[in-house]
Amino acid sequence: MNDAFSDPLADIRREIDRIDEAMHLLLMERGAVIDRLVEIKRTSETGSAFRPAREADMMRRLAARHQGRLPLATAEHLWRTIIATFTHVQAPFTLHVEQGARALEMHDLARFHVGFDVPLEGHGTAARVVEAVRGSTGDLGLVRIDPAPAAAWWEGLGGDGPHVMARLPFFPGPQRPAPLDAFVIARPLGPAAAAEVTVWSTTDDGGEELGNEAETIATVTRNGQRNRLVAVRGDAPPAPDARPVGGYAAPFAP
Ligand SMILES: O=C(O)C(=O)C[C@]1(C(=O)O)C=C[C@@H](O)C=C1
Repeated sequence: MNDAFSDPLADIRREIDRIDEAMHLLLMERGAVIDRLVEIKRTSETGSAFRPAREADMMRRLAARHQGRLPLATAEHLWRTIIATFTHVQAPFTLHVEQGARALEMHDLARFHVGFDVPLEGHGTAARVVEAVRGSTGDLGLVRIDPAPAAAWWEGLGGDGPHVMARLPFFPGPQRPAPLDAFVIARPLGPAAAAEVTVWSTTDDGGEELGNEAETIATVTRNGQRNRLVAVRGDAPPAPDARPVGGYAAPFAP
């Protein structure tokens, strides 16, 4: 029973205000911790604060503890925004986004993952995204996974150039927002890169069989030459001539 002085709605709103204030204070405290992290990490040496293996670990723990009314995708989007913003705070970067056939959805995917503090630059083809990342110090690229693209854009990956660093979505699901399949690419990040799944470029005349474990991500055939982008669990090449072009954390499976 409520007495004349108690208003249940006002009580609940006071509770919401208390929670909002605590969250805001914690986010500001997180910012102060990032200031300390900058000194330890010396991001300027690699040009990028992006740490894909660490992010995968954080997102897995987020999903494992998640419950209740808030959709997991909303929690993911909030944390992606926080993490991308603090990545940008440490070392400013641009996200180069492939905006060919599915430009609007790619824009959604980019904003879902980096929020609005990270500037975006659109490019008509995946190859241009690769070139923009190659020419930068610490920029990232977002390329849609198209199984039959117009060109083998991944030929520009590998060696000292950009590599695949992450695969999206990290939480696949039937009704998730921004559902397009895409790769995040970046210049080499050393041990900060995730490599549970490795990505390879392989060329043949059309007859070569890959092992059962290999996932063919994209194929382009020109003048009798087939060029495939292939992913495998672990680090064994899927074919003798395969060229390594990156790796990523395996998408979350509950
Ligand atoms: O852990 C780090 O190295 C950070 O830079 C911190 C942080 C974060 O905000 O939590 C930011 C960027 C990285 O991609 C991973 C995590």
